[in-house]
Amino acid sequence: MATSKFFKDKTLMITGGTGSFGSTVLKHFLDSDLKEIRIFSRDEKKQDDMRHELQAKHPDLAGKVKFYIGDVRNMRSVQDAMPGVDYIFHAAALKQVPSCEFFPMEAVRTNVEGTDNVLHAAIDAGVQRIVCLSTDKAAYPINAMGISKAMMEKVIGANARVAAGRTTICCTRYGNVMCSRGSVIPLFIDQIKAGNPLTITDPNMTRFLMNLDEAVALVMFAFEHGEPGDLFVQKSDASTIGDLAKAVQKLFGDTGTHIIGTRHGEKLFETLMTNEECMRSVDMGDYYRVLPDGRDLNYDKFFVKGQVQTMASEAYTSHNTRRLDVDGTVDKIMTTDYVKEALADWNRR
Ligand SMILES: O=c1ccn([C@@H]2O[C@H](COP(=O)(O)OP(=O)(O)O[C@H]3O[C@H](CO)[C@@H](O)[C@H](O)[C@H]3O)[C@@H](O)[C@H]2O)c(=O)[nH]1
Repeated sequence: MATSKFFKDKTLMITGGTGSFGSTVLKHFLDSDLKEIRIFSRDEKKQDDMRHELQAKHPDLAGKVKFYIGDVRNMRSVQDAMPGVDYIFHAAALKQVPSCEFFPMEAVRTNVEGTDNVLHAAIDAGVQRIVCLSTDKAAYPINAMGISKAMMEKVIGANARVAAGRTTICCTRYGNVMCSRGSVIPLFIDQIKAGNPLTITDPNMTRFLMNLDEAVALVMFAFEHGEPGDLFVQKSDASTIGDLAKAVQKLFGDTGTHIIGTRHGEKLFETLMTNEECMRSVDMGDYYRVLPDGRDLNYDKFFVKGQVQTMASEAYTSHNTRRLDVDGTVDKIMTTDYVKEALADWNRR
């Protein structure tokens, strides 16, 4: 049983709780000594599916999970879900790069305004700790999804400052979570199963690779160690998309490849910590903690005191982190239940 010293008899709310992250949190913490896990999300069908699965698999614990329909864009629905909540993992987001690129204001409404709603309602309701989920695409952002998440991080920083001492608000930044909904590994597997070539954008593109268990572990690390305004990242390995495709082919078979070119808003590589953040980071073993910029608006005094710092020479990116080769990538993707189950299924055919 996974647990935390903070959990006993507490209520944890997960916004966007029916997604892959929420399901993994349940996998780890359903049998912890949390009193209640509250799932807040928009889609009644996904909630109903989750409810039925819980009742079938864990009839004795299913009652601990409560479902709230609502939308982070709608303050009233967020406020209605708050009474009695001690902790929040804020995962609700629009996260697909291409769709946010075409509908940027939708990303603003959910990722920026929605986060501000959650934080204000939580502070008003006396919630003790909140961990928000962000993405590497928020660092030096170039696409609407990343820009909205960068603004979300600013909103988190501002609320964290205001609420310090009452509500502890911090943030985590993820790399690519392998096999999350709509991501490339399930797509590659489906393409091979259909006998089609893999559609590769650019074989030299790199991405940080994390599995869902690591994503939950990062949030738990932030939950247990976070001070107001902290940002946590996990030290992560990366692979090129070319090697990722070869790794999937090594497991499922080779149906060839087809280069389709970079999609809207994509970067060649991702950044988990900018140069500026590297300057403010503390090495915590498997993680880095980026401290908030603690200065106020009165800049003069910092210069007078001589605390002017130069930039770090490098950011922490998927191009300069440890690079997995094809076999290393095979091992990495085999840490996901999705690939293990898809492979077992494929080998039974
Ligand atoms: O047909 C395809 C689709 C994707 N890719 C590449 O595969 C990589 C991963 O793509 P994908 O799984 O779609 O993830 P990203 O576009 O990198 O973004 C994902 O990963 C982010 C974390 O960085 C999350 O925040 C986003 O929600 C999620 O969409 C990228 O280099 C793509 O160019 C291909 O080569 N062929």
